[in-house]
Amino acid sequence: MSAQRTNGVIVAIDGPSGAGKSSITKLLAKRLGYLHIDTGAMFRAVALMSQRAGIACDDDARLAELCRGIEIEFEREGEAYRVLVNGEDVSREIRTEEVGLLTSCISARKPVREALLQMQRKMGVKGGVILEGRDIGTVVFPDAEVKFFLTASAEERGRRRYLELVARGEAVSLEETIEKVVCRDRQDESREHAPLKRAEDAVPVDSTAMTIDEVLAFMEKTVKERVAA
Ligand SMILES: Nc1ncnc2c1ncn2[C@@H]1O[C@H](COP(=O)(O)OP(=O)(O)OP(=O)(O)O)[C@@H](O)[C@H]1O
Ligand SMILES: Nc1ccn([C@H]2C[C@H](O)[C@@H](COP(=O)(O)O)O2)c(=O)n1
Repeated sequence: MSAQRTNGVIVAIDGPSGAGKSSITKLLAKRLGYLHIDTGAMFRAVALMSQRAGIACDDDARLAELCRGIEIEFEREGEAYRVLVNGEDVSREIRTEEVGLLTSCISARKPVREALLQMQRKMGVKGGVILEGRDIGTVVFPDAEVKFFLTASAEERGRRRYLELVARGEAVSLEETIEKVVCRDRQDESREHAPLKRAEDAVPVDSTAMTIDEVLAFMEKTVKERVAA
């Protein structure tokens, strides 16, 4: 472990939409006493601020200027966390379907990725963190001590997202939800900058037939074995 890691190791959890990254990261961070860094929420926050400012999602000059002027923070709230942008709690607004769709475009823009990359590295460099996203183990922290690539079949991820949306009272169909998951996968995997892909040294975890507790137990055991090694 490098001398910079004064708070513990860095754990990276990458994977496609609906794989269970946020759910697992929240629980694993609690068990390890680590900080949960939801990098997807950071991209969503930039998308929300760009929407408010009326910035086109391919206007790289204005997006770069926007990113220079915002501060994104995670504030613990019991077992969860709030997402603050310049002190404003945007935890709910960033989770709308509209912001999610806009984020797919915003997250493909180089100035946004470069700005958030610096923020994420600053947040995690001392260790004692679990970062979840699409490019943590490949771009943000290629030297992370433990990397996982968490996935599940598109049908299973669509089913999970469908159940989540229905529980929130949204009128969606399972078929269209699976289609949106597949569309999001394609966008994240095919973009030019920091595409979604498994790092060669990432431990693959296919949770299609695993419960959250089974995934959590496997990951906790793996992290503890790596730290003890
Ligand atoms: N192994 C699992 N078995 C059943 N349900 C699961 C499993 N893992 C996660 N879920 C459920 O699937 C839904 C999506 O999980 P989560 O939001 O953690 O995924 P994610 O990878 O963070 O997605 P995104 O990247 O789109 O934010 C949640 O309702 C969660 O409770
Ligand atoms: N490190 C990351 C994290 C997220 N993204 C993109 C992928 C999604 O299109 C969007 C929202 O992510 P989610 O909250 O659904 O995990 O942000 C990325 O490109 N890189």
